[in-house]
Amino acid sequence: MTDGPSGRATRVVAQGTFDLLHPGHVHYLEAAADAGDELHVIVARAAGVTHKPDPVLPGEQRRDAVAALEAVDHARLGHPSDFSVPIREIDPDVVVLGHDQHHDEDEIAGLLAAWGIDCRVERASGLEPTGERLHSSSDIVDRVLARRRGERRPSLEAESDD
Ligand SMILES: Cc1cc2nc3c(=O)[nH]c(=O)nc-3n(C[C@H](O)[C@H](O)[C@H](O)COP(=O)(O)O)c2cc1C
Ligand SMILES: Nc1ncnc2c1ncn2[C@@H]1O[C@H](COP(=O)(O)OP(=O)(O)OP(=O)(O)O)[C@@H](O)[C@H]1O
Repeated sequence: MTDGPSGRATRVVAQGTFDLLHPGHVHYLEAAADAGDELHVIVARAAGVTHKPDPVLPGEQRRDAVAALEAVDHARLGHPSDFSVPIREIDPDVVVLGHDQHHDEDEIAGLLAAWGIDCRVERASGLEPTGERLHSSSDIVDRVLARRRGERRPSLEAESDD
């Protein structure tokens, strides 16, 4: 798919905190990768994550884990204060927002236009967990805390062994 300018590979941007990787992240990044030829992921710096508790893991570790995923071509830590910096460097053709991200598509489209970036904005679907699975970094943290406080785990028989 090379519908970028002058036939170059179509560049897609995905972004997020990616604190404790889980299948929901993989679902999002695979959906973003399907929107073009090259998937560039911007990993949020902790200083910019003000809408929820600080990530547990350092940014470099979160970036490296994302970079290891097959769907991801490039992963970088975002700019500490100016979101236009990585966007101008990547010059994306598509920005894919996550299913629950607090960014408004029109707001992001307006920012991209103001930055002189010709780019469409899409939103990925969510991956709902089943059974004991967790598809939220915060939920994973909460379960760890509960288990460490001695909360008993469901009987082993209740857990599927697949
Ligand atoms: C187009 C775009 C560019 C962004 N660039 C940066 C950046 O350069 N640095 C940064 O720390 N966060 C950046 N972010 C914001 C983080 O990714 C943001 O904290 C993230 O959207 C939080 O989402 P989450 O709650 O799903 O992790 C950017 C977000 C968008 C939509
Ligand atoms: N279950 C999921 N299904 C699809 N996309 C998801 C899912 N969970 C997270 N994402 C997407 O992954 C990106 C990174 O999200 P983030 O790092 O906030 O993970 P999170 O698990 O939602 O964290 P938290 O639970 O702390 O909010 C975002 O675009 C988000 O929409």
